[in-house]
Amino acid sequence: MPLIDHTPAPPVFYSFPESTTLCNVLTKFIAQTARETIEKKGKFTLAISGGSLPKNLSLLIERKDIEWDRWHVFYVDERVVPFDHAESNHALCQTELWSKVPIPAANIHTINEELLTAEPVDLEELADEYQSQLIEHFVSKDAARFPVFDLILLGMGPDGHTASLFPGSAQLDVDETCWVAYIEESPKPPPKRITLTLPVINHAARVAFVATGEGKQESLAITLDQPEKRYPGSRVRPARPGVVYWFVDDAASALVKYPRSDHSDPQSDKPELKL
Ligand SMILES: O=C1O[C@H](COP(=O)(O)O)[C@@H](O)[C@H](O)[C@H]1O
Repeated sequence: MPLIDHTPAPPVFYSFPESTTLCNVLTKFIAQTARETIEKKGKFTLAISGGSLPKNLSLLIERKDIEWDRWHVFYVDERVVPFDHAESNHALCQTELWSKVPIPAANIHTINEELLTAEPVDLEELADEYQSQLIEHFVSKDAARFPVFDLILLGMGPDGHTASLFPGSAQLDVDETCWVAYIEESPKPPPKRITLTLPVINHAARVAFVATGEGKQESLAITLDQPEKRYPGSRVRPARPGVVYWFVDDAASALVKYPRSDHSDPQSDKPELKL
């Protein structure tokens, strides 16, 4: 029997002169990925980050070809603040996206609100409960025994963190049984967070990073050109057939030496991105 090669493929790196072009191509990439996945599996499961990302996805709202009722959404990470707090990733996504499209509320998998508002919050219980939601969604008798997201959308902070995985943090080195980790003292506020871990991220079918602006120049160059520094983003290497993409603008990529991939004509309806 031929051996299956699971060695991670090298990252596919797209840099766009303008962030508007980036958003245009990214939107087409997400819509195309969702369409093809729904054709094959009947549903599309996405993990989405917070921070600046949701604003960059606003073109999705205008598309008429998205079957929102087939989408299931989890959060890559969540800040432990109430859902009506400006720092909540769910609140950000709700305001920018979900309130504007016909996605059923039951398809948006938030962290448990009751546990979130308990005094004091038990972070371990919150993380375990989110892991149970992953088990319920992904693990069945005849399916994979690991969450395999169809797409994970990640951001990257100026300090090089992605999800709520910060450079040098213990949560980067959890074992394969830990799918959701908690953070008590995040270097970036708010301090308490939960996050999907690298074992989950590296099982995804596709991972797409989105990073824009000068503030990300240094961390992007370290992540892509100096993997020996083991920044969180360098450790996002999904096993084949998984692929990791970077969608960045030229302001963010100014210091990066890693080879850029050709991106398609952003006007085309079906960008020639390698899926
Ligand atoms: O705190 C967070 O930061 C990262 C990066 O955010 P950005 O605003 O610099 O894009 C984000 O991806 C993550 O979801 C969030 O919790």
